[in-house]
Amino acid sequence: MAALGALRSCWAPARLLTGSAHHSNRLVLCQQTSIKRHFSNNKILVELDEATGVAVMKMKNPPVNSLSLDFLTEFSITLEKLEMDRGCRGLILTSASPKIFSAGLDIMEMCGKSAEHYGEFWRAVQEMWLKLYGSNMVTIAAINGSSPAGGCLMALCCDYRIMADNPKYAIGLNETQLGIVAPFWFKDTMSNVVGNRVTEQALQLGQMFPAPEALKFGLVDQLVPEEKVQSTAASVMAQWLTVPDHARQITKSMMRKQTTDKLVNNREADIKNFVSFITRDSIQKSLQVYMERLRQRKQ
Ligand SMILES: CC/C=C\C/C=C\CCCC/C=C/C(=O)SCCNC(=O)CCNC(=O)[C@H](O)C(C)(C)COP(=O)(O)OP(=O)(O)OC[C@H]1O[C@@H](n2cnc3c(N)ncnc32)[C@H](O)[C@@H]1OP(=O)(O)O
Repeated sequence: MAALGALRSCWAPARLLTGSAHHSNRLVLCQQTSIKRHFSNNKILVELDEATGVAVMKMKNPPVNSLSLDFLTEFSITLEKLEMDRGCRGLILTSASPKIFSAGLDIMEMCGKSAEHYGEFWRAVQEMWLKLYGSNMVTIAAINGSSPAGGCLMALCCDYRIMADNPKYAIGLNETQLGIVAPFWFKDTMSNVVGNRVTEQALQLGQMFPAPEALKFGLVDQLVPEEKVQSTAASVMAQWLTVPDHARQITKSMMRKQTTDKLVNNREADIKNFVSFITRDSIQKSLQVYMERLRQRKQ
């Protein structure tokens, strides 16, 4: 899928070469009046800078940016729009409200609902992952807060991760702490970043890594002061965008295709598996207990 996309998107370097006069005119214009396009809805704010070809996507689903069915649907639609946009080469993913990048999947979507709902929800989770992990754009996670489970997955899907240097913020796949299990494609995504040994231990323990630990284990690439997360993401992006798109995209696809194909070829079975797992009484009970613990912690 990504390979086809990569070939389809080989236009970028050619456009830069053949259209250089036009491009540099446009750059001059942009230096004077930076042209920014907005694609916002009520859950996601996007600002696409036409001069740089970089979109900043801010998740805005208070209070904790949980990944509800509605949010995931909006997310995938927005990502698809940017993917199809020839003017967009890079994506910076971040949170509109610092302190929480994303609390992961919305637990309420997995509690007390019908099997049909669980199926629809899980398909939306798969879709988000396929689109983000398989993106042809350069993707950078600007992690400006805590990022458990599905939030960590989103960050791991990106090509590069910059996290706010604050030990109060933690990131990790903590599913076992909820009495649930990270599916094989969550596991593969993490393993592709930090390796099998770290993943095996972290997943069994449902470990959340405070920012300094996350850097030590390679879960994130860089820690910077909180106020510099966005600007660092922009400068790292500028470096990545110096590489010709077609070469980088084909390389990315070559590295990720085996992982994405595993889900693409097993999507229905994976949904069935999720539905049969999540509808078990024991799992429903675990999730309820976990939500209760969260509420009590707050009190
Ligand atoms: C064999 C296997 C086969 C198939 C696999 C099958 C199934 C399993 C796969 C499932 C994969 C799951 C992935 C996930 O992402 S699960 C979600 C995990 N997320 C968490 O554990 C995060 C929990 N939250 C927190 O730790 C904190 O809330 C957080 C994010 C650090 C913020 O802390 P704080 O600022 O103090 O805010 P509060 O805790 O007070 O929370 C505010 C408010 O939000 C509610 N909330 C928090 N997180 C979630 C969430 N993920 N979903 C829904 N709601 C959430 C919280 O309860 C509070 O609500 P209230 O009404 O009390 O205000």
